[in-house]
Amino acid sequence: MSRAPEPWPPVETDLPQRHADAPDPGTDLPPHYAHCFGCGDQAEDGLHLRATVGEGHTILSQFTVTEAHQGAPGLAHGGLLACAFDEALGTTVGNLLRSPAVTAKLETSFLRPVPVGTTLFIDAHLDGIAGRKIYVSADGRLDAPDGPIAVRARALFVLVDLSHFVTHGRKEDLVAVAKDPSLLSHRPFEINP
Ligand SMILES: CCCCC/C=C\C/C=C\C/C=C\C/C=C\CCCC(=O)SCCNC(=O)CCNC(=O)[C@H](O)C(C)(C)COP(=O)(O)OP(=O)(O)OC[C@H]1O[C@@H](n2cnc3c(N)ncnc32)[C@H](O)[C@@H]1OP(=O)(O)O
Repeated sequence: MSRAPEPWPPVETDLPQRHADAPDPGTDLPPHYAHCFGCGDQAEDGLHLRATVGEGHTILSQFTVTEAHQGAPGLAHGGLLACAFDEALGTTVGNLLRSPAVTAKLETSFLRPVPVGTTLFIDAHLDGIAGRKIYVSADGRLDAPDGPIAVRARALFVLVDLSHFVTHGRKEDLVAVAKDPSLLSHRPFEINP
């Protein structure tokens, strides 16, 4: 694997308009799903990522690495950091385009260790769209919005119909959401399991 950066986005893309209903810059976003490992307030050992809409095509997220997130003693697990970027990038796609999408491919570069207690500041950017394919990337900085970059990520998300979630989601969780719609911050569909 080479360290030389490959072109990004890898195909010709357009820069999409922010959706007319996209939240305004400065808006603090609620968890999109209460049990989401990335952002949910009911996911006990989750990452509890918090995100704020930035200017243009950006969303700024942050999370603090806890003891529950270790890989080596006192250091964040790399796969868990990748999860944080998946969340930050997915939030960027979902909120700026207001369309359901899933991660198809996620690439992470780990540039510096991330100790327990660190707050990562993740600056995510919507880079382009080609049909159903959305390209996003992010830098994660240590302890300040202008701190040293510890992790970089880029990802392909693919736009899907809402039926993707109803078809593939576990029934008892869909039933729980139907009973308590407040578990989702957006209520895009009626679930009648
Ligand atoms: C009012 C409405 C409101 C809606 C919502 C609004 C707001 C939401 C707000 C906030 C949301 C907030 C937060 C979200 C936070 C976190 C997000 C976490 C996201 C995840 O954690 S999500 C779980 C992991 N994720 C999966 O569980 C996906 C499993 N997977 C599949 O479900 C299929 O695999 C799928 C659907 C990806 C594609 O399947 P498919 O059949 O639909 O389409 P197809 O295969 O044709 O791919 C189409 C084009 O993508 C290219 N392509 C596909 N995969 C590729 C790859 N890996 N590498 C390179 N290119 C790839 C193809 O090559 C083709 O390209 P081309 O068109 O050029 O040929």
